[in-house]
Amino acid sequence: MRFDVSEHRAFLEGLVEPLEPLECAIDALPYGTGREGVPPLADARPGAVWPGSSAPPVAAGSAGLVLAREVVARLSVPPFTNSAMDGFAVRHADVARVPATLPVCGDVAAGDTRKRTLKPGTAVRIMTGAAMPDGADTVVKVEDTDHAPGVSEAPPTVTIRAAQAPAANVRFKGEDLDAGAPVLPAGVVLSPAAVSAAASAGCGTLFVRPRPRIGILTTGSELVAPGEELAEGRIPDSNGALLAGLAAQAGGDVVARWRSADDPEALLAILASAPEIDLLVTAGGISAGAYETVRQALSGPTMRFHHVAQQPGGPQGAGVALVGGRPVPAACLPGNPVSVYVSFHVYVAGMIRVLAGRSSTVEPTVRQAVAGGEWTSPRGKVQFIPLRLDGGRAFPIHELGSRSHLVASLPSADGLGVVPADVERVMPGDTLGFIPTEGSAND
Ligand SMILES: Nc1nc2c(c(=O)[nH]1)N[C@H]1C(S)=C(S)[C@@H](COP(=O)(O)OP(=O)(O)OC[C@H]3O[C@@H](n4cnc5c(N)ncnc54)[C@H](O)[C@@H]3O)O[C@H]1N2
Ligand code: MOO
Repeated sequence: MRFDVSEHRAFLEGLVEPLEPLECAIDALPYGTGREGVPPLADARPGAVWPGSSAPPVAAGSAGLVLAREVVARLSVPPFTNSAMDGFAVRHADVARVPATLPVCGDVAAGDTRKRTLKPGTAVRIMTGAAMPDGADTVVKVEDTDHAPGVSEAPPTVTIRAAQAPAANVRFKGEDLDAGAPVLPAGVVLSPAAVSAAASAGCGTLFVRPRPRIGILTTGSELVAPGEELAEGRIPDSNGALLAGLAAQAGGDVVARWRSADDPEALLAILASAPEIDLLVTAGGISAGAYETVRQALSGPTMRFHHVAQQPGGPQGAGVALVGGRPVPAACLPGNPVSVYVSFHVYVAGMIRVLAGRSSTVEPTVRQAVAGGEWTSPRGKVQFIPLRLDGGRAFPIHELGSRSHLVASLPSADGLGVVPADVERVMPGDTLGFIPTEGSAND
């Protein structure tokens, strides 16, 4: 029995839902790879103990995570009224006429928590970010005085040379945000700026949807590791690298990669000892051959393998597989590399976004493109053809058109053209659906 693309997608959609939120610490880890000292994400689950702190660090990989609970300001921003300049805190009334010379009765640095009070007719030396003394209402920057900028002792007196506006160079408590005000709504995708806003508003932790943990399994006795010597009949495993990169780009965390020969028992042994994952993606071993390893190993009431009316990527499998003894949503893609590329963008990227809380459906983003070339499409199947954009028009990346083994041409694709099942020939000027294949993690 043959399914259409939307039926297959609806089945996949039924397999996934947003992951349970996790409380993460906003700590001092750098953004980026997070290689230093960051334990494997397998530990970052509800109830897990993160070494050395009560909550796992969020900063290392928080960009792109979805906030699961609204953030409300616990502190005002700024949290206290402070100076915007290095200079002298004064009463404006005392410097209304310039030049004005005042005795300097104190020195306050950023971080100084002692309570200061300014006596009328005096000045307190003050640094950027230091709390305003009670009684002071204006800051005169050091350049507007007779005192030299730079590291030095506070002078006994200061002469203010330039006229000052009332409240000049003062940053008032709460002028950015009041305590109790909303900072970030639930559902927002965390940017570095969003995390820093939450930190400045007094939050130490955030509730986020964790990055989905993905296991990738490529199958085929013909496969060898990239770069390995090839005997005739063997090929490099390019799907493993392709899927790992695409999964990471779509916001997943690839925690396991396996390559299995065409041996269902070996495949089941690999899955039996797998770490905890949220999604299994396999490639190959599902169509009509004599050695369909994935289908043989995983077939059962919770999985289905069928043909979808699409090209490439016709054979598809989906369901729930036992991985490490746990039921895990599984997308089993056909082995041809362009079919993997297509199936990932049409189905798997959406599953990852649903798990991560970024989307409520597995549908890909479909824009429009205008064909620049002419090509054929199979009757009765939706064609997903890798296209490159040139001068506002879309062209097949290879003169052979939509052929599922043309992996070496894939880097020039900007997206997938979507040709409806009832269209057999695309002509220059035709408008068609277009699924962007770059930056799909960010849409
Ligand atoms: N008699 C039929 N034969 C085939 C049909 C069919 O309907 N009837 N469908 C064809 C289509 S369409 C596809 S797609 C493939 C899907 O088959 P499988 O999913 O079982 O994939 P494999 O046979 O394992 O591999 C297909 C192809 O891709 C190469 N491959 C596999 N894995 C990798 C990898 N990790 N890296 C690079 N290349 C890989 C493999 O060597 C094969 O050339 O079936 C058609 N046949
Ligand atoms: O459906 Mo297969 O994926 O055309 O090559």
